[in-house]
Amino acid sequence: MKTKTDTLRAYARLAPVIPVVTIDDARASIDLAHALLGAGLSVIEITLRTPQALDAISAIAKAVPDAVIAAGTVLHESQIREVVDAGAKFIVTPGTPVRLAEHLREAAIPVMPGCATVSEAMTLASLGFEVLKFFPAAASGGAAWLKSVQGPLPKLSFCPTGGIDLASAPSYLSLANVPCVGGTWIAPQEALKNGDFARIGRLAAEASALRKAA
Ligand SMILES: O=C[C@H](O)COP(=O)(O)O
Ligand SMILES: CC(=O)C(=O)O
Repeated sequence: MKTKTDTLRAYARLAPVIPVVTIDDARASIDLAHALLGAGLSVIEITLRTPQALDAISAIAKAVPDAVIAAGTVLHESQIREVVDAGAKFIVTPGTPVRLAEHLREAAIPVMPGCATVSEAMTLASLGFEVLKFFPAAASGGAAWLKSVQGPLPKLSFCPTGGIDLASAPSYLSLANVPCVGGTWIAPQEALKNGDFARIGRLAAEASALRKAA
């Protein structure tokens, strides 16, 4: 039987980059999803940092069913039910206190919990999580950290996010324990505000052209 971890591993391999987006106007979300998917980025993380985030998740889930929407910045157990009801396909956290992790373990959808240290990664592994967010990646050791943990933590894979851009993404994607990276550079707030989806499409196409090393 396919587990939530299997499903999450498959999502993490769909595209080399997961755009991390904070939405101020849910009406823009469908154009945004079309721009990203049109360029080949089918996984989109919408952060729960604005009141419009749940509406944006729900709008994309209904109008663009091929998009794999992650709900990011899930900080409280009460948000788990909300994002599942909105149609999110998986959950992302920036960091993961054990109490939250215990609730996330029971979620109806897969979870990519955030960690920034080896001990946090080990705690999450002991709770059954194998695909983790490494956040904030650049500030916490970057690609060198991920390379160092391959030996001691061979079962774990990571989606590094935080301080990554088009230029630095290849150094992460070249690692065997990194199926994808996350970042905000693909959908800048200014482009979203101005409805400049052509620019977002171009940035997404560049990101999509990045390749995982075989
Ligand atoms: O909000 C932070 C995101 O998770 C990563 O942001 P960034 O790609 O701009 O560093
Ligand atoms: C950092 C991130 O991806 C989050 O806020 O969930």
